[in-house]
Amino acid sequence: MIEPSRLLLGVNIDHVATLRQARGTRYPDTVLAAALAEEAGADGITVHLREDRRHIQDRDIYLLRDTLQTRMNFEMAVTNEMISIAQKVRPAHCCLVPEKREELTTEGGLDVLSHLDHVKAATDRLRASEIEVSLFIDPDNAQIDAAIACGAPAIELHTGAYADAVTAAEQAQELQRIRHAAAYAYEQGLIVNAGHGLHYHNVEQIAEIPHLNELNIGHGLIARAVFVGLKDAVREMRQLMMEAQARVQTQRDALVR
Ligand SMILES: CC(=O)[C@@H](O)[C@H](O)COP(=O)(O)O
Ligand SMILES: NCC(=O)COP(=O)(O)O
Repeated sequence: MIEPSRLLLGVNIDHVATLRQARGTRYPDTVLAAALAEEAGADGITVHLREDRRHIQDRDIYLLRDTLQTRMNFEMAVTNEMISIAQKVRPAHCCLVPEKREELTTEGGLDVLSHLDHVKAATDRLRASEIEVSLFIDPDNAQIDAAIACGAPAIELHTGAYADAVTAAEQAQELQRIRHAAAYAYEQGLIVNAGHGLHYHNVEQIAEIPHLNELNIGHGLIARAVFVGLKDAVREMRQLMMEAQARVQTQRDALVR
């Protein structure tokens, strides 16, 4: 597996749509949000078309398909409806995620192990449309093995438990789980992404983890944009990620000397 030259940033713009849907207006516009994020250095745009359409709408997906300068990471539940939409849109990436109608946000990873045949069939259908499939899973080796059995080339490790940890000890434990899972998945040849609940005060420790390809960040970043504007919010996030990676590189160099 080729080591990525830098950690990529996927900007999740669901929360721009959340604000729009709160009033049923035409603004704020997801196309403009994506363009500004890209101009500020986003490597990709993530959108989650939830089954209940609480934020991103079908129209957003088609407009973004025609306007993105980078690439779309289309997050979706493992349903026939979503697979059909993905086959029409043909985004660069599809990330299969679990979904519950009543949840506030995605509460955990997809249980690939318990639904192997179902997830594999969806993965096969999407891959046949030349879409790179990623599975949004908890940092757990059994789930990683199941993702491999599905033929998914990529995973996204759910960082929500790390982000929600209350004590420093809990957070350190969750960080260790993610670190171990990332190393294991990378050794197995997977592309390893991570995300959920990341913000300006917890991203650096995640960005220091070796072998990660991309972080997908939405809520924390869009919340910051309310105060500093979307472009600065993206730049600040990129800067934190780059500094974290540079620190790790300096430590590695010092060990070699
Ligand atoms: C799958 C995932 O982690 C993101 O898409 C996140 O879920 C977006 O925010 P909502 O959970 O509010 O849809
Ligand atoms: N897959 C995670 C994602 O896209 C962003 O999640 P969040 O930062 O909005 O929690």
